[in-house]
Amino acid sequence: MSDWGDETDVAPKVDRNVGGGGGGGGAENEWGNSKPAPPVAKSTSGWSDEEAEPKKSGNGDGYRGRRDDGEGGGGGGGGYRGRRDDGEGGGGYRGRREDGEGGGYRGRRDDGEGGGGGYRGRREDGEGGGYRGRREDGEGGGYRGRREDGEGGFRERRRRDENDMNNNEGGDDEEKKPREFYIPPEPTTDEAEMFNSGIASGINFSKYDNIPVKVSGENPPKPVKTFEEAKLRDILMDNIKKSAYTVPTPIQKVSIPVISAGRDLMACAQTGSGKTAAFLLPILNHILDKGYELEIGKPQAIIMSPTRELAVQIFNEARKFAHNSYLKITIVYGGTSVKYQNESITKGCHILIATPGRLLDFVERTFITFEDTRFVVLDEADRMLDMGFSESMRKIITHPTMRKEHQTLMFSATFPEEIQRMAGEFLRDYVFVTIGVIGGACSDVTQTIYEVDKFNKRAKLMEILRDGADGTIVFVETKRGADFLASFFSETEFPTTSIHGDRLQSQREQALREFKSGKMKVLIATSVASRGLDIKNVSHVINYDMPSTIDDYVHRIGRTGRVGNNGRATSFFDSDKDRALAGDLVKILEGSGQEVPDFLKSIGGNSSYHGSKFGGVDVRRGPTEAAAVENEEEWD
Ligand SMILES: Nc1ncnc2c1ncn2[C@@H]1O[C@H](COP(=O)(O)OP(=O)(O)OP(=O)(O)O)[C@@H](O)[C@H]1O
Repeated sequence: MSDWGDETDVAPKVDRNVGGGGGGGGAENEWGNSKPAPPVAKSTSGWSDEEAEPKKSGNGDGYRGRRDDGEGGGGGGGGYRGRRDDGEGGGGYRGRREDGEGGGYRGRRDDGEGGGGGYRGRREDGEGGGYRGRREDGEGGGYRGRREDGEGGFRERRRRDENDMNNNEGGDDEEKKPREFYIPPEPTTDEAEMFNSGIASGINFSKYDNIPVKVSGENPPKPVKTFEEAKLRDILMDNIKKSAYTVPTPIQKVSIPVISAGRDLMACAQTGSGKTAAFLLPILNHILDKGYELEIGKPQAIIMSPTRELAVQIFNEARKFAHNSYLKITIVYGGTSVKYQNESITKGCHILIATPGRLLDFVERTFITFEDTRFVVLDEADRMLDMGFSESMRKIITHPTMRKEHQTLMFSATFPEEIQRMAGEFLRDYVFVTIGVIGGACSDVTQTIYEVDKFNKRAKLMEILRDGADGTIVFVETKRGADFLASFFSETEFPTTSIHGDRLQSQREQALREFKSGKMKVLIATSVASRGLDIKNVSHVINYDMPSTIDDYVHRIGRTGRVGNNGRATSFFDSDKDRALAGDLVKILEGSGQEVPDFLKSIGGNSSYHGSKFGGVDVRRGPTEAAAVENEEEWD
């Protein structure tokens, strides 16, 4: 599962920006088979210059022309791009031939044989948007072109999807997916861009004051009312002002003094209510205050997130608040070049943002240790502690190198009681805070539920998009479903892109960029995008497929209606399939002042759903309610 394997790096140097083609392909290992260099400071520039070939910046989504079938490709191995716009050979995009025969993306030739290039190449461009080339018309023939292995295309792919689902370990999951040596774009140094990343607070911002706040635990520090009262350092106050934050949100009012007082914290507050700054500001303040010496490979704060894109977002937020200070912030996350990330780590960092799988890779290689770690943050903590990630979390939090005196901070909008209980094992004398109802939906989102069966969903979606498509996220259940729908809508008047776990990291990030910029009006997403993402122009969230848990529903619709803005969510409820969710959905709708449709009321009473519960108890006091946490489609 690691990028660090011991294969020999046989990848021949090819001009990756010119052609696909070629034989068996490069090995995946970026390190070669020798042990990587120990963590010493190097003068390489961490973000940009590691690989020889230039990075092409993209202007499209990356789907068009994608030759997944290996046709048109010269040579055996294929190579990533497949998309040979120049017509010179080149293999299929992925082909995903792991056996090295034919057009595979990875071309993983462990034997070192095989002709040319193999993928790689960090192609972010995808020149041209849309999914052309992969027709999914649903009317015979389905999914032409998506021959990923030359053996049966769609059906084979479907088997793999199911397999992925069943075997979901929740880790970075890189082994099952196509890989690339992706080097992300450098983070911006432009102040205006940096401070313009957040969503401006909306007309309902002042209503935050009316939300009930519950704080429990021994002697919890008193909340602050203003940022000034929090006695943050000037540099942070400047950056808070530049971010146009005037008053702290309720979760910030409580968390900043709790964290500053050295306490552990379990915090639950609704989506889009400023949890990121609630942990970042006091951590940055503490580290600046104390001025601890920086040691390479020994971060002073570790912040973990379940998805790569969320990690990147937190990284950017941390950079924003630390702007003009000496603090070094670094990120490590799956789907990107390990070698490159190692180079940034070897320069040392005060704060490290990470996805768990990649962090563990570095920890197991002893490139990162926790001797100096004073803060361990689990963002989306309930997700981080459920089945897929709990083992990784345990390894990290209880790692033998972990500094004894550290604070553990957990944040989420949802926190099922059984997860709270597990979380409690990692916390000491913690303060428990809830803003509103645990797991409640944000009441600034107007929720509409339609009863739609699977045969009518696409027409209904089309009808809705025709009324206004700008800034719409459409959630579907599976990666395959996301591909289908993106393929279909790309051929309509709605510029559409997609994000899901089978896409290359470069494509995922490009999809987000293009959606954020408005170039793509519609983003088709799996649950990988349901948590944490803070995107300005999301006006409408559509659950084309209902999620399997009510908590996921709450996170998904929380991509809109953030920080006091109004938002809209529409869900297609298929009574054949989604019955189990009805009871909790009714509760969520009622709890957030929404209309409950009659059809749902009639089903709701009979719900047998026993997923995560929402309520407002600190489990140290409340009753025990064990409930199974459902496995989800994919995470990193
Ligand atoms: N005090 C504040 N004043 C104005 N805007 C704020 C304030 N705090 C945070 N924001 C903005 O609110 C938006 C949402 O914040 P954030 O992403 O931290 O929410 P969250 O609670 O973590 O949401 P989620 O549960 O979806 O992860 C961001 O754009 C952030 O810049």
